[in-house]
Amino acid sequence: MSFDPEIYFDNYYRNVAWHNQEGDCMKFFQDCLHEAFKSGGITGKKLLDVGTGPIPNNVFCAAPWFEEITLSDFSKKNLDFLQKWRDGAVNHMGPVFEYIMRLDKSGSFKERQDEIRRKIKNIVFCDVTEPNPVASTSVDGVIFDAITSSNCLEAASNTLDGYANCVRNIASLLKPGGYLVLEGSLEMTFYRYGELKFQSNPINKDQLQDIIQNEGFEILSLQVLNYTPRPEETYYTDCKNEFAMVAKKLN
Ligand SMILES: C[S@@+](CC[C@H](N)C(=O)[O-])C[C@H]1O[C@@H](n2cnc3c(N)ncnc32)[C@H](O)[C@@H]1O
Repeated sequence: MSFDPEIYFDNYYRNVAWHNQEGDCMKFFQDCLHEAFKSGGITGKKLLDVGTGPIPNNVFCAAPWFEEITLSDFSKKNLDFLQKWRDGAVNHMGPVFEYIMRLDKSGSFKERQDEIRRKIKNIVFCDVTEPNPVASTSVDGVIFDAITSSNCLEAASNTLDGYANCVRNIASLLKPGGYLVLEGSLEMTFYRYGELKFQSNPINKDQLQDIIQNEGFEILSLQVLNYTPRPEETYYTDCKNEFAMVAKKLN
């Protein structure tokens, strides 16, 4: 089913008043990203975000620590939307980004947005189900110092083997000793935005840990938010828990 960047952006990022509130999944994701990157321990030259969607939210906290950023997605519409954002034709002001900047306490939203636009060197097609997810793009053969990804692998796979396959595929783009900062939903079978409904792989915490370790990572931190969707959200998701993980590729 085709992804609609504008509706996704509105539903999850632009017009959602509760996203900064205690217990909300978006606040949890941003708090964990801030925590992961604030010390500068996760740093390097090249950063890849996998399954970016229409929003480069994952790289807001990471950007100061990397020289070059690559965004990637399966959907051409999302890639086009990201390109428009990089070119300044779309602006991502909204409660989520105001919140991130309040957490970071360094510089203004505009300065950070300009920094990210400057550092983005590539916006490329990516298919995490394939052994080389970025084959035939400008970053084919590039090995990254760190990879971020949120809410993508459970959207891209149906089974545990499928999820493991996705982890293996993106791990092949990461240098030994490099960091994977992975966020997503647990035990969720679907999510919706607008009228569009998408399947989701209902992986649980233990299964996730097993897969990440079996695929050659050491898990440095794994935080889980027990999440009960608000009554007005149950149409949109049956998610039970959200997770945020930092893992290090062993070799
Ligand atoms: C729920 S959205 C998440 C977007 C964004 N990362 C976020 O957290 O808001 C899932 C994203 O995964 C992308 N996706 C789905 N299947 C994929 C695949 N096989 N390879 C790469 N990206 C994929 C979709 O196009 C979509 O942008």
